[in-house]
Amino acid sequence: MAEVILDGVTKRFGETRALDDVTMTVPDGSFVVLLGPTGAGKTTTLRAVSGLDPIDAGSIRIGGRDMAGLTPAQRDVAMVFQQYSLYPHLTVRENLEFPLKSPILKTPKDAIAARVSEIAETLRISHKLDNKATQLSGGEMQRVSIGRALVRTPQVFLMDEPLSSLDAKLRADLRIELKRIQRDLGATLIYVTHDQIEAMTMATHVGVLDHGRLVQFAPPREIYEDPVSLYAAARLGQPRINILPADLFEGAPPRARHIGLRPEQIRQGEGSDATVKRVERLGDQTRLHLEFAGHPIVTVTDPHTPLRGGEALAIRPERPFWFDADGRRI
Ligand SMILES: Nc1ncnc2c1ncn2[C@@H]1O[C@H](COP(=O)(O)OP(=O)(O)OP(=O)(O)O)[C@@H](O)[C@H]1O
Repeated sequence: MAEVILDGVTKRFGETRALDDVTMTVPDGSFVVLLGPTGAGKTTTLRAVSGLDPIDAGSIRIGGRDMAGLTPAQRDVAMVFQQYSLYPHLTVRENLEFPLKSPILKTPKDAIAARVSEIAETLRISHKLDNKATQLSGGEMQRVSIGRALVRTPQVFLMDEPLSSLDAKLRADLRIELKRIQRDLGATLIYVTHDQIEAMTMATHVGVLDHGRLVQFAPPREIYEDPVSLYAAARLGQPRINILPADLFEGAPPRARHIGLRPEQIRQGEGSDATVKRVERLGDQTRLHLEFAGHPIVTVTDPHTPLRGGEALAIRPERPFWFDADGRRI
């Protein structure tokens, strides 16, 4: 597996700068998750690294080699996209064998069979190995697509929301499996998702993209606990970070325009009164919807809380984030 280095990568589509001077080092063996709202440049980053789209400026190196002008095959990357791309006339087994049967690889037959059955087991599609790809459900097809990437050991895996079409249970299981496979292989993986849980649990590093610019690149915990901006802070955390005018509370530093409060930054039972609007029991989390000086605040509380709508609850910020008028962290 290999390190991937993007240096000043820019990609334009007409007037749009899909990637704007992106510099990022993806360490060998890391699991990098790209986060950002739709249009931020996540897919464009994967396509640029894969060689599917040429870049307009900058350079991309994989394993120390400049990738300029090289095709996806020459770059030795394996890709999984949101839309499964299987050979419909082949069986699941043949689809999984296909990447290993490349004449360049010269993989022995029994090694291919062993690898295919191992991957099929992991992705729980062993019972479908002799089915045609067209006879599968959407979730099964997606698992085969992931399997087709995983049978190989490329320099880098590139995955674009590979679990998004799966149901919640399978997604939770495969999240753990994918992470395990990545760790066992020591694979370098660049992964796009909108799912925060995937980002928090699988990533060694998160890259936050905003209109084609990389605004923060750090371990997920660091982005959560030490975000550089309001935008980066809002990418992680459920419920979302509360952003309120800075002057609602005491202690705002001079240039502060906004205060950012995650649930653990809101001390309950001290400070000034908020009104409980609603107690929302989600099973694994109990959320409190509050109103404070006319502003809504969402936080979490004890599942056995006696609080009810209409009651008062004192709250006080505890080590909050402060942001200036441009959304930069102070
Ligand atoms: N082939 C294309 N032609 C024109 N514009 C494009 C093309 N591909 C991407 N773009 C534009 O580049 C920007 C970045 O798109 P990209 O698909 O990388 O975003 P994304 O972060 O992956 O979004 P999503 O979460 O919706 O997949 C967007 O403004 C998009 O409209």
